[in-house]
Amino acid sequence: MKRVGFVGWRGMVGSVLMDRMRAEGDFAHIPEAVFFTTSQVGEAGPDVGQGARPLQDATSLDALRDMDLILTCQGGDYTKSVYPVLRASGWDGYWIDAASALRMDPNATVILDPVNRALIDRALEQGKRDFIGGNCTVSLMLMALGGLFRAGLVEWVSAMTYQAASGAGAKNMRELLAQMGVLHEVVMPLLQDPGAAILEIDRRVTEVMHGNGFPVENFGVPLAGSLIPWIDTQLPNGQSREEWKGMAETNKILGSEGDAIPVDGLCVRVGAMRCHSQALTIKLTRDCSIAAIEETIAAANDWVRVIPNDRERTIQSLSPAAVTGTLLIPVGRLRKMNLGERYLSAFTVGDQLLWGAAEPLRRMLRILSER
Ligand SMILES: NC(=O)C1=CN([C@@H]2O[C@H](COP(=O)(O)OP(=O)(O)OC[C@H]3O[C@@H](n4cnc5c(N)ncnc54)[C@H](OP(=O)(O)O)[C@@H]3O)[C@@H](O)[C@H]2O)C=CC1
Ligand SMILES: N[C@@H](CC(=O)OP(=O)(O)O)C(=O)O
Repeated sequence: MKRVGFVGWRGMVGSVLMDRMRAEGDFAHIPEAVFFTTSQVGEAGPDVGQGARPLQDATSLDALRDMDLILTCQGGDYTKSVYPVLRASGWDGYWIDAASALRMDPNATVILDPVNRALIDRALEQGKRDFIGGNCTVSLMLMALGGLFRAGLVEWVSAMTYQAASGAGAKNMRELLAQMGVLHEVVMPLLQDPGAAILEIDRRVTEVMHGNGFPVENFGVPLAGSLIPWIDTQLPNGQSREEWKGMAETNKILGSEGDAIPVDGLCVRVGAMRCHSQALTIKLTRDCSIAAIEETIAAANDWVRVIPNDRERTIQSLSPAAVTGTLLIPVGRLRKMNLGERYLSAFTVGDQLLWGAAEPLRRMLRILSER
């Protein structure tokens, strides 16, 4: 594998990927890294140790066809417009993609190697060429609970999510902060007066949140001081597409044979910046002690951390504020529920730009560059 083309490398997911690749010395394993753009053709590309060369046109089939591997974080519209034509032209390089567009294609492998390395290796042996990153919520859930799935302990899972603004994009992260700023500004004088009535503060906050000037261009409604119980598009069965991905992608990543493991829940956007959290109800296939469950979860990969079900440890370690910017996947609130001995509760948090987006792609590229 000589030439690797990067598309979408300067976006939010792409920038996280570039940072991680630099930190892990990945570019040393790539003989020639070529950077593409849809809007800055000819401008200087990044220097990753091979000199800064002009950016190539990401819509030029001739330029793309020169690549042995293309890694894209540009988004689904780009994938849909370029990938089919490129393949139809006979290009048979590797395609690694962050977007959801190709995930359910029978020829595509959804990549999360700490969980499904065997499936990835099998796909490579079969000559498969398309390796697609999973949905952030699904990947983070599987990084957390992979041990239980592998041990055959999961009969079904219900995931209630608390998803960060970053999942909706960079503009949405900015809008969340702008909303927070407006809310703070309107009550700042009252906050400085310890005697000010809290109900008056609340009244002003509510008034500005409902007012015409409140910045909601991207979310459509307030997120700061509120939440949005719908993520992605609406499906005819009443699920959101984000909720649909839970079962479809979990089973594809696990390579489930026979009956799929049911996964369902409600996906909710909250005012966190870049960490998704999930409250999980898991029906176990058999009764199992909490100690054995903790051991199984903790042994699954190098990044998962079991947080004891203790108040102080939980609030210190099991939150977006504690996890942001790290690869750690804490799992806590592990206990048997009143529902019965086979019903387990769990709570997990993960950085959706790292394990939820960039890291599985980076690791797939490394797997391929070391072959
Ligand atoms: N956000 C997320 O959490 C996740 C996203 N994904 C996938 O990744 C795709 C890309 O997401 P994301 O990284 O959030 O998208 P961004 O909007 O941050 O970046 C996408 C592209 O926008 C162009 N762009 C235009 N203006 C700017 C600017 N000022 N700064 C940086 N880039 C700019 C760049 O392309 P160019 O250089 O060609 O102009 C860039 O590659 C998504 O569509 C989705 O398919 C997957 C998992 C999670
Ligand atoms: N839908 C996710 C982010 C995302 O990009 O998901 P996907 O890769 O499945 O389109 C969220 O909003 O939090």
